[in-house]
Amino acid sequence: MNVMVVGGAGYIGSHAVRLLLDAGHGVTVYDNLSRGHASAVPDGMLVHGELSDRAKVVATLREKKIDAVMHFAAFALVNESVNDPAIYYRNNVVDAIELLDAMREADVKKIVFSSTTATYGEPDIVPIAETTLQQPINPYGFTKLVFENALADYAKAYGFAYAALRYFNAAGARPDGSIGEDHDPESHIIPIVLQVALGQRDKITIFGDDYATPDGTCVRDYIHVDDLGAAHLLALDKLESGKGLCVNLGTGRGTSVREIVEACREVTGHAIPEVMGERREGDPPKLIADATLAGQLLGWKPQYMDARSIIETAWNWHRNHPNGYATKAV
Ligand SMILES: NC(=O)c1ccc[n+]([C@@H]2O[C@H](COP(=O)([O-])OP(=O)(O)OC[C@H]3O[C@@H](n4cnc5c(N)ncnc54)[C@H](O)[C@@H]3O)[C@@H](O)[C@H]2O)c1
Ligand SMILES: O=c1ccn([C@@H]2O[C@H](COP(=O)(O)OP(=O)(O)O[C@H]3O[C@H](CO)[C@H](O)[C@H](O)[C@H]3O)[C@@H](O)[C@H]2O)c(=O)[nH]1
Repeated sequence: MNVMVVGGAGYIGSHAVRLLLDAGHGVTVYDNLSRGHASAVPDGMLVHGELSDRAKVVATLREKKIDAVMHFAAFALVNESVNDPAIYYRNNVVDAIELLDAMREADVKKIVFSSTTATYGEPDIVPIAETTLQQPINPYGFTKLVFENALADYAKAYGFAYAALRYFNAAGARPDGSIGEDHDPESHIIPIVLQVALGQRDKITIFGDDYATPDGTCVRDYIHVDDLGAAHLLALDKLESGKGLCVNLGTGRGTSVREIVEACREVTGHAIPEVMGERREGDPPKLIADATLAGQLLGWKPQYMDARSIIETAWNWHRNHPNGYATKAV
């Protein structure tokens, strides 16, 4: 297939691009580089454009004879969404709907969308299955849920075929170390802890150890970025006109913040000083996926089942690219 990867210069999208190429698909990356990196995109594949530029999206879909779209482009920082919801509703909803309408215009109706655990909010029952009520607790989660709803309506009314893949905590890097995570500012725990190991930060602050979890720190389900990419490829093959496929993507295993810090010490051989801080507002104590449905519907099985093996791939990227895409491999 010819696939347009919207947001393919970003962290997760750039990994999906490599897997699409490995599988023999044609790839066009469409990205405005607001939060991505041109050097994360293979030569000659980047179209620099805005989601909101309908004419450019339509022209790209037609020129490149696109069969399906993978939509990764969004703002994805919970805190930022609380402080400035306007840019979230604009980018993740209003501009993203422009993408759907450009697809209608160009008669491309297959789409795989990056959704998130944040659409569930703070569910009482963990592991979280897809039957859990989606009740987001922040604007970021709401914008993602609105777009899921739009996809369901576009499927019914216009014959779109879609998958909404609800990622848990994306982590790790392509094992060959060629691409990885480079966000500015960085808010995710694993790259932050690895920056301590690199000497770029003096310590890691753990956001609270008084949660009702085994060691008091928050528990998350870390899923390797290539396992996410693999699910996208499987979903491409299962898209059916008029229908939606909504599944969780996680390992089904929880890892606490303390366990992440300890695993980073083991992987890097660095001491990694830690201090205990206040709880971060809006952090649910425990988020673990029930990803049974993704196994059943997609035949998906994550390859990286423990945080340590995920961290090893992240460390391979960070130690060779201490300043992310700003530095060449050493
Ligand atoms: N990182 C996670 O743990 C996580 C978890 C769940 C869901 N997600 C979702 O996965 C997707 C990718 O996340 P990521 O961590 O790779 O983010 P990222 O910021 O690294 O990548 C997003 C890319 O989209 C591009 N983009 C944003 N707005 C655009 C616009 N209006 N027009 C064109 N391009 C635009 C950015 O330049 C960037 O390259 C997002 O939709 C996010 O909500 C991420
Ligand atoms: O310096 C830090 C950074 C994070 N944490 C803790 O580490 C855990 C993981 O935090 P991340 O910021 O790495 O990830 P989140 O679970 O907050 O967020 C992830 O899951 C969300 C859904 O819940 C969204 O999808 C979001 O995009 C995605 O990054 C949390 O308990 C957080 O409190 C720390 O203790 N110290």
